Amino acid sequence: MGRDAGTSSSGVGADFVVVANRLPVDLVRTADGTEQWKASPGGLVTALESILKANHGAWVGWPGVPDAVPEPFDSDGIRLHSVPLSAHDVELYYEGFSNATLWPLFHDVVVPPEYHREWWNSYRDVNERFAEATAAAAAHGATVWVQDYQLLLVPRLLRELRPDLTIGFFLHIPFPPVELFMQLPWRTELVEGMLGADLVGFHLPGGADNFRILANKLRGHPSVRLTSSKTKAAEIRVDDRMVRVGAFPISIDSTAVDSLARSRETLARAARLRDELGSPRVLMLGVDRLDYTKGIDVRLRALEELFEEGRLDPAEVTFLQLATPSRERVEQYQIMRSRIEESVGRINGMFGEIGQPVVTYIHRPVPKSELTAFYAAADVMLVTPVRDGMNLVAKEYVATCTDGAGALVLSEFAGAANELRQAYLCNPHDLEGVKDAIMAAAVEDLPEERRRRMRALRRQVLGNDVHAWARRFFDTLDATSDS
Ligand SMILES: O=P(O)(O)OC[C@H]1O[C@H](O[C@H]2O[C@H](CO)[C@@H](O)[C@H](O)[C@H]2O)[C@H](O)[C@@H](O)[C@@H]1O
Ligand SMILES: Cc1cn([C@@H]2O[C@H](COP(=O)(O)OP(=O)(O)O)[C@@H](O)[C@H]2O)c(=O)[nH]c1=O
Repeated sequence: MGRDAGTSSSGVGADFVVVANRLPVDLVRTADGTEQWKASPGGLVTALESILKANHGAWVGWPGVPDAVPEPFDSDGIRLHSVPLSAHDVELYYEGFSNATLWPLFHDVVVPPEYHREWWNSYRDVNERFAEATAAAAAHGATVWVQDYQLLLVPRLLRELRPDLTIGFFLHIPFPPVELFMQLPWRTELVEGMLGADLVGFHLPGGADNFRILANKLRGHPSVRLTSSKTKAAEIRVDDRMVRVGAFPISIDSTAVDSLARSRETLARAARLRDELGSPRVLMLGVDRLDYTKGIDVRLRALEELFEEGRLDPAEVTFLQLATPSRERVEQYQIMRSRIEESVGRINGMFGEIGQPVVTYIHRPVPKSELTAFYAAADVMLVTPVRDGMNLVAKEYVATCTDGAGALVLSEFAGAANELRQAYLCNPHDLEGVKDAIMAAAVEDLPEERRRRMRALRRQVLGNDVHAWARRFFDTLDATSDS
């Protein structure tokens, strides 16, 4: 990629800067008052961290707790610049506008989005501060890559402050259909904000199309499709500039996951884990942030009915659900957590034995090395979101199935389903369909059929890694800014 750039040759600022709501590490304050840095949650950090480590760039983001103001520091070859947020900012900008307005709206209004002017004012104010911090961190002529829905206004604000920069923007969550986006009272400002970039990237072509239509509908910007382009890109004319839009499905560091999965430690930990879980004939696994979009409730309902109907035998099947705490002060997350924990209790009460629950539920983050052992131990991975931008967990599971065994049950509403066509695909709104997919993956299909599917999935995931994703994005960005 040729963006080797912790600091520029002039020593003032970096030549390559990622801007995201969170830094790749969160500051954690322990009860005894000490502070330590821990890996931040979510797939954005998983993906971007491996790109920045390979390119020595700088990262601008929030340190994860209110009112912390750490000085810039280096972590794993990345220069980290903090944007401090007060408790009030966190409540209005992060929990409010980002995660109770935009998040549900962009995920097909799975829960009703809330529209509050004071949340919007805070969002605008925090986006201004991110733009200023980025302008200060970037060298003259640098490339800046702005990430995700929390920072939709930053591309335009940054262009106003620093017209010398090349600016890319990538949205990690779905971009909604036009009629849903039109609900937003601040729809025009948000589209204009994104159009400040030279290149606007989405996971799927549908998102890029929705955005193009909105740019025309709201601001009268015409666009043309670039039919020759692999990314199905289009160009939008914005005054005297061309903004390119396209689909760039994100991926994982497949080779790194594959080799970690093959290590002796991982294989030994996976074997121990199966023992600890009572050596079930079939171990099913779910790995998610505890988010209402992830369909954890869907898979629990499906399993409960399969046990009730006697199609699955609780003496032979165990389900392990890892659920990282997420956005815990947002009301809809609290509602979802209570429902899930209630149904775990109900299923175990009904079908578990003493010392042998059918569902094991872990509500804390699990480190990557341990997580890889969990993937390696699982016979069937359940990924059933009602809507998801990509879902890197699905790809990580596939990369971990180094022996070609294992089966992936995957919702059609995860971005990953666009590429992982040989998974056991299901519609999470059709419970009978989810149950049938689980039965086929876990019990009914012959091992050879599962292996055939897994071979095709592994070809896809190992052949399209996160480095190829970033290369495609930057090749397109370079072509855009040269034209
Ligand atoms: O920072 P949080 O509020 O704790 O949330 C964690 C991240 O969640 C979302 O991840 C998305 O990005 C993944 C990688 O592209 C994608 O696979 C997944 O489908 C998305 O949900 C969010 O978009 C990130 O901004 C958050 O950091
Ligand atoms: C539960 C859990 C997850 N991880 C890692 O988090 C990301 C999740 O990425 P994905 O795209 O699937 O979804 P979101 O971004 O959260 O919406 C993935 O890389 C997991 O390995 C983790 O490290 N530890 C955990 O406990």
